[in-house]
Amino acid sequence: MFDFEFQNPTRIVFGKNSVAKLDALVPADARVLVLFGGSSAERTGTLAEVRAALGKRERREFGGIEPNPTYETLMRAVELVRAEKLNFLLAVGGGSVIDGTKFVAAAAGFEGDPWRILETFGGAVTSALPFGTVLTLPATGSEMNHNAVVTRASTHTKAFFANPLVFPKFSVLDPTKTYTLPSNQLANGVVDAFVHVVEQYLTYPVEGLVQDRFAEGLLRTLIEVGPKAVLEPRVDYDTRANLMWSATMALNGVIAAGVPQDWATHLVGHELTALYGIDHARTLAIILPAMLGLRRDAKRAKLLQFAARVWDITDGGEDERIDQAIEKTRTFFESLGVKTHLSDYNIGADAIDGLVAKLEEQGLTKLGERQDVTPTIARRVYEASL
Ligand SMILES: NC(=O)c1ccc[n+]([C@@H]2O[C@H](COP(=O)([O-])OP(=O)(O)OC[C@H]3O[C@@H](n4cnc5c(N)ncnc54)[C@H](O)[C@@H]3O)[C@@H](O)[C@H]2O)c1
Repeated sequence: MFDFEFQNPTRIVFGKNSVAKLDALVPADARVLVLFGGSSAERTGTLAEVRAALGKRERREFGGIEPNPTYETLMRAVELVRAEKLNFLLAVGGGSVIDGTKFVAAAAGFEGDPWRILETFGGAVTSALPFGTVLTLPATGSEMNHNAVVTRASTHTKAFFANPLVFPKFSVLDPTKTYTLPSNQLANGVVDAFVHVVEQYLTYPVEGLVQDRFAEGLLRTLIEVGPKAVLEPRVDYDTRANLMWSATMALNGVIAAGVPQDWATHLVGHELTALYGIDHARTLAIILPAMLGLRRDAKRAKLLQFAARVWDITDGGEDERIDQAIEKTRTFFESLGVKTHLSDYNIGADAIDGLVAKLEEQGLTKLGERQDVTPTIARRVYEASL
């Protein structure tokens, strides 16, 4: 196992009616900016609950943060924070609103051009406003990590940053908040969480027995509860609670500690969102099967472990078992209604030059757990995803 330090300071407040606990979580003298996305937070009544819980605190609201939040929109929130001297942020929404709030938190006091935060992958951040979250979509883990992804609309650049200063102070996780999600968003959440685990698990063995079993437990849980959440018309609290907690645990640092990490599928997938607007999770479902198939030699030991322990595949030669595990993964995504080929989105081979150029432009030329996913390999992955 690799050496590691682990600290996650985010307080999780989990359960039914937990939004009311905001009163105890947000400082009484805070000047709060509530950030949210489109109409769903208002329509579902979550914003009304938030307003009631915040009571008489000084409060402003900033709506309209898009899925895949844009720098341009977020900078308007930064201006509002600065102009009104707001000192606490509260994100109400899914990964997009939470990521956007992290950027606003880091940019509010930033001296110089805030795009530097993304250009330095978060290294330039020296302070951040405190913030909490009310999670409405289980998927990204953003509610308990220090990562964020922001898109610059003017250049179609999807960039990420990470910094320990942007861990949420707290996150309110009420599984009943997922009841209003359409099935395609639930499916996105299952796939996103699944691929997060894979990026931290399916690399090469380092005798991280705890991390491996933890990761396999999360994958098996998602395979169990995912179809129930997405396909069954009856809404079941425990299914949603397990989905929500799996998604949080998938990317809060626990399973990443002391093991190699990949993330090539995410970065190669980001360009599909940046250039074609495909939902984040759907880009992962397209890229992952091709990525695993092409990198099977470097990942052989873990792919065989994945086949045996996650999919119960033990018969056949090595490549046969690996093929079956990749196929089972693809079928799992497709069974949730998440397509796994570029052609499903009318994207053809003529798009690949532009996708590879976008990766190169951002300096993303050495990806993966061994930094051997070069633009040439990325090109082959896109080709195998057609
Ligand atoms: N920070 C991280 O670690 C991390 C990890 C993975 C992905 N991401 C980023 O997160 C973003 C995606 O976030 P997401 O998948 O959570 O989706 P999202 O936040 O973009 O939300 C998707 C849609 O669902 C709607 N919605 C949210 N909650 C709802 C509810 N309860 N009922 C009805 N509708 C609801 C939203 O209004 C939105 O239209 C992408 O930009 C992705 O790159 C971040």
